[in-house]
Amino acid sequence: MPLSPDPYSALRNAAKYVQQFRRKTFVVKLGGAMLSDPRLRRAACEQIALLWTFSIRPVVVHGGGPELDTLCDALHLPVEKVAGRRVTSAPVLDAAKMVLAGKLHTDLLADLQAAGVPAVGLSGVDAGLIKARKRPPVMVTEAGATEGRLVDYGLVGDIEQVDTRVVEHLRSADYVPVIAPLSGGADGAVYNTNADTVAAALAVALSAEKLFFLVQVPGLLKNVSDPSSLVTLANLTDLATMESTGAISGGMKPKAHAIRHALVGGVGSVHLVSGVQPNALLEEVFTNEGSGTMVVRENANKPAGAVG
Ligand SMILES: Nc1ncnc2c1ncn2[C@@H]1O[C@H](COP(=O)(O)OP(=O)(O)O)[C@@H](O)[C@H]1O
Ligand SMILES: CC(=O)N[C@@H](CCC(=O)OP(=O)(O)O)C(=O)O
Repeated sequence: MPLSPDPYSALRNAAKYVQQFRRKTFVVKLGGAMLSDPRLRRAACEQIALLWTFSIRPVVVHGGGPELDTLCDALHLPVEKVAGRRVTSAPVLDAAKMVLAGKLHTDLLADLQAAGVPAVGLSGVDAGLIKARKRPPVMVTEAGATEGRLVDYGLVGDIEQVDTRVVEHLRSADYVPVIAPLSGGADGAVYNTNADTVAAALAVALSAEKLFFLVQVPGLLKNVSDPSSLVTLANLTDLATMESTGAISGGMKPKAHAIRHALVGGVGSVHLVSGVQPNALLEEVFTNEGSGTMVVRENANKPAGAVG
């Protein structure tokens, strides 16, 4: 009699990962593009709830770029991004506070609560969580340009220090911190800091096991206009090659910096996962095949440079 496939093999396999990741910290960054869609936002919250149920300790960081673009348009404020980061004037910073620590933040918290996650919202300003200083004007060479130009990003903060005490307090009382990407400077200044950068800095400061980026695309793509060109596993050399050949552009640029910062800072692995495909985060965590891209510092069983 032929053996029927074991109906419990997927469960057994997932149980292996559940055991491996118990009590481990996962920083999950939710991209602004997927957060604008309430259906996708809820699906992400439900996946985070499941991680929580399995005793994984999530810390959520959210973006909100597209919603901020919409508010800026409505207020007739310019939307200018250079190398994936927003040029932030004083009125644009006010709009950023309204979206990132206001509407979008609150809606996300409500969805997490509805999914059963005891979420508490903070921005990087709370309890001095993210301390930053104003980014000085920097030379940026944009795609297609032969020469760099000096860019003054305005009220954008470069992170100087992360004080995780408030996050640890919340976690020790079993709350899940949800962090908006604003940072605090000296003398009461508030800065706009890219959410990918905040997520990586937090992942390092919390010695996270994994850092996830939920994005609109299936993961890191060899060719951004071809969703089937998914890179399933990459190391830092692969990432550097993709950056230098121009395969990484726009919003993926700050992510590439963030991935490098996290891995060099000791985070075990960084994952780029679809926020559009249902259950992509769970598939990445609990299956051998995963669903998106896993980036590691270096990998033993794959020669550096072999993107695949
Ligand atoms: N090599 C690449 N692989 C995947 N996406 C890329 C790549 N290069 C550029 N991108 C773009 O980067 C976007 C992700 O950055 P961004 O829009 O800032 O994400 P989010 O704000 O949702 O975190 C993708 O949707 C894609 O358009
Ligand atoms: C300085 C800077 O670029 N700040 C970002 C903060 C929000 C963000 O990062 O949102 P996403 O993750 O959706 O891109 C911005 O103003 O858009």
